[in-house]
Parts: sequence; structure tokens; C-alpha cells
Amino acid sequence: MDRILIRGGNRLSGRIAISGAKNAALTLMPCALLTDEPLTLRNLPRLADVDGFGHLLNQLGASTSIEGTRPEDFGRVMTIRTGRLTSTEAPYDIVRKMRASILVLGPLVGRGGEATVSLPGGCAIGNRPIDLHLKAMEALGAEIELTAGYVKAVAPGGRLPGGRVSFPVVSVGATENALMAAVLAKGPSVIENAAREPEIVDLCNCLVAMGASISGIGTETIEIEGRDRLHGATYRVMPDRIEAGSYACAAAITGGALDLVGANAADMRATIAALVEAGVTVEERKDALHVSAANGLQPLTLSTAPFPGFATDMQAQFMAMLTRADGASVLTETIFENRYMHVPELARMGADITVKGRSAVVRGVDRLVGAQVMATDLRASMSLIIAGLAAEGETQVSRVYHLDRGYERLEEKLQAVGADIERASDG
Ligand SMILES: CC(=O)N[C@H]1[C@@H](OP(=O)(O)OP(=O)(O)OC[C@H]2O[C@@H](n3ccc(=O)[nH]c3=O)[C@H](O)[C@@H]2O)O[C@H](CO)[C@@H](O)[C@@H]1O
Ligand SMILES: C=C(OP(=O)(O)O)C(=O)O
Repeated sequence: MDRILIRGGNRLSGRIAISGAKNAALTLMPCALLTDEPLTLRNLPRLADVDGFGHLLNQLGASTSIEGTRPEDFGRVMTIRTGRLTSTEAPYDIVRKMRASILVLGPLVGRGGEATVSLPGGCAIGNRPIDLHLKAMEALGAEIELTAGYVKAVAPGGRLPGGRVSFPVVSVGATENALMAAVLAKGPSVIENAAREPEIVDLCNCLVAMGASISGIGTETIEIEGRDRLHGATYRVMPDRIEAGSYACAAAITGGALDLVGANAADMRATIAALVEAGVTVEERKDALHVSAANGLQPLTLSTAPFPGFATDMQAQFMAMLTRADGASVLTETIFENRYMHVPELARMGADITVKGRSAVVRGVDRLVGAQVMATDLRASMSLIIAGLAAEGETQVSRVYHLDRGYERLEEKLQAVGADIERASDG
């Protein structure tokens, strides 16, 4: 199994190209199931989850072809063709490894009137239920049956009528599934209390490029006129705001300066506001977001929230950064009940963090010390990398496969800006 080795202490300096967003890519790929014409996605990140989703689409009868497979190619181009679906089942073996697999539910029911998807179960960051996805399918007219760990959704008569979906809490995944099901419904649909994340906007824009009729994009009320069919399209995946934010934290903790090339500041307002409050300088430049930290870090009080609030996917990286702040920070996680798996690992590196319920108090320390630590989930892993970059001595991060789900060529990107980091393989 691979490990990442970091010898901390180098100030990061230079340019990092921001990849296409994992969380957008994984909701754009299932759009290919909505049409019998090819969907070409540009700027797809080279990630284990993207490969995994391609595999799932292949199981359903789609063919996937990739351009840009040379190591130096950032941003691959994938064309997905789903002339005919050969299966409507997302099996347990794939869904358990990749929660985003649930996102085939909406498009399969929308296109073919039927889907069978394994229930995803819990994961390292907590219980991640799908009841809202199922309620949304029902509101659009599907009949739902749960058997033997699978959910089966069927549109009576083969096509969803459409309907009003009103979410009691904001759910990114359920909003995505509802959108992908509603675009091919017989009648109009409304999604109330919809998620407003930039990845939802990216999904809507791609669906519109495929011929869907959607209004209220980026607001909490989305209206959809169902279409008889959608056509193919070519669409560019948005830049990864979480990757960009992660490298911003890495620059800040090392007192360095980075140009995050291609990052879109408009998608990152809450992250930028938090960085600025912590004393980091952030400038929007022509092709990049420039981040620099020269005068130490100030403590913060932060609470995660749906967009436009502070993203849960940035909590672990900020926590790592704030371990070196000049005072005590308070972070509150409101989205997931167990997203503090990185705390004991950061403590092994000398961090002073106390968790009480959903909040964590992070008291800044003078130094972090390298240690052997274990990645537990994607963003937790990145928090250990960030801490390792500032720690004295060597940090070894194991279970790197978590990082490979969401950070394209992490060690290459960090090496290029001065980090002493490498991947070691135990064979
Ligand atoms: C609102 C929010 O910040 N969503 C995050 C969530 O999206 P993801 O789509 O995974 O999760 P949701 O947005 O659906 O979850 C939001 C909240 O709703 C609850 N819930 C969700 C679905 C459901 O059927 N029933 C239910 O109760 C969840 O437990 C959670 O407390 O994790 C992703 C990966 O970390 C992040 O990129 C998203 O930003
Ligand atoms: C937890 C994450 O992703 P996933 O929902 O794919 O597990 C994430 O992007 O931080």
C-alpha cells in the first residue's frame, strides 16, 4: 500500500493548476444516461472516483473513451455513449466503494422508468442516509421498494409524471438526483429548498446544454419543464473549489505564497472570507487566485453550512491550518455527525484539539512534529498533508487511496511549489 512521506518546513511558493472538480464530475458523468447521444466532458480530473464512476456506467451499458491519457495531460476529455442501457442496476460492490453511485438513480428512472441501486450504508464521516433521494423520486411519481439491501424505483407506465419536491433540509445529492430525474418527466416539476452549491449550478448548466428546460438555477427554487428527450453535448467541468481551498490552507500554514491557477473565486467566497479573517492575503488575479501568508495566522470561529456557507469539505483542512494559529479557534460541524476523524491523527503531530459534541476547540501550538498518521477519509487525509507540510521532521501518511479519490497528482503539484513530499510504495 502506498504512503506519502513529507519532510515539513518548506515554504510553498509558485503556481498550482487547479483540476476539474470531483464533486461536479461525479454528477455530470451520470447525465450521460439521460441521452442516446454522446456526452463529452472536458477538464475531467484524473481520480480514482472518476475511473470508478466510468466503470459503473460501463456496467449499465455505456461506453467510455478517454483522450489525454499521457502523464502530462491535466484535464482529460471523456466521451460517454449510452445508445442503449443494458442494465438498470448499480450493484453493491460498486456502490459501497463510491457513494456517488447513488447518482445513477435519478437519470435511470428518468430515462428508462426503472432503477435498482444498492443502499450505500454508512461511511467514515458518519451515517449518510438516502431517504431524501427516495422521497424526491416518489414526489416525481416513482414507486419505491426496498428489498435485500437494494432500492428499486419504478415509474408507473415507464415515465415519471413530474411533481413538487420539497426538501426539509438541504441535500446536495438528493437535489442532483431530483434534477436528473425531472428533466425527462412528462410534466413540470419544482424543487423547493434545493441545494445551491456551485456543483448544482454546473449540473444544471450541463443539463441545459443537453436540451433541458430549467429555471431558477443557483436559487433554492428550481423549476423544470420535462422534455421528451435530451441530446448530446460537450461540457467543461468546473474547477475544484475544494482542491483550491486545500492548497490555500497549505500555503497559509507554511507562510508561503501560491497562485491557484484556474480557481474560481466566485465559488469560494466563504473559504476566502475565512482565510482573510485568519490573516491570509487573497487576491483575485487574471488567471489565478493568489494566496499568501507572511504574518502568522489568527484563530477563527467557523461553522459548516450548505452553500453559500462554509463548506463541510473544507473543515478538516482549516482545522489543520488553525493548529498553528495564534490562539484558540472553534469549529462546528453541522452537516456530518462524525467528521472529526482527523483529530486524533493531528493530535499525534502535537495539535491541541478538544472535541465536544459537534464542536472542536483548536488551540494553536508553537510547533507540530512529524509522525506516522493514518488517513481516514478524503478531506481528513488532506488535513494530515497540510499539517505535515508545517511539521518538524518526517510525516508518513498511510491509506493514501483516500487522497487518490479526490486530489489529482497531489505530490507532483506540491513538489512543484517546493514541498519535500513523495509517494512510497510498499510493493
Ligand atoms: C449540504 C452539504 O454540505 N452537503 C455536502 C454533502 O453532500 P451529500 O450529497 O453527500 O450529502 P447531503 O447534502 O445530501 O447531506 C446534507 C445533510 O442531509 C442529510 N441527509 C442527506 C440525504 C438524505 O437522504 N437524508 C439526509 O438526512 C445528511 O445526513 C446531511 O446531514 O457531502 C459532500 C461530500 O462531503 C459535500 O460536497 C456536500 O457539500
Ligand atoms: C466526502 C467527500 O466525497 P464523497 O461524497 O464522494 O465521499 C468529499 O468530497 O469531501
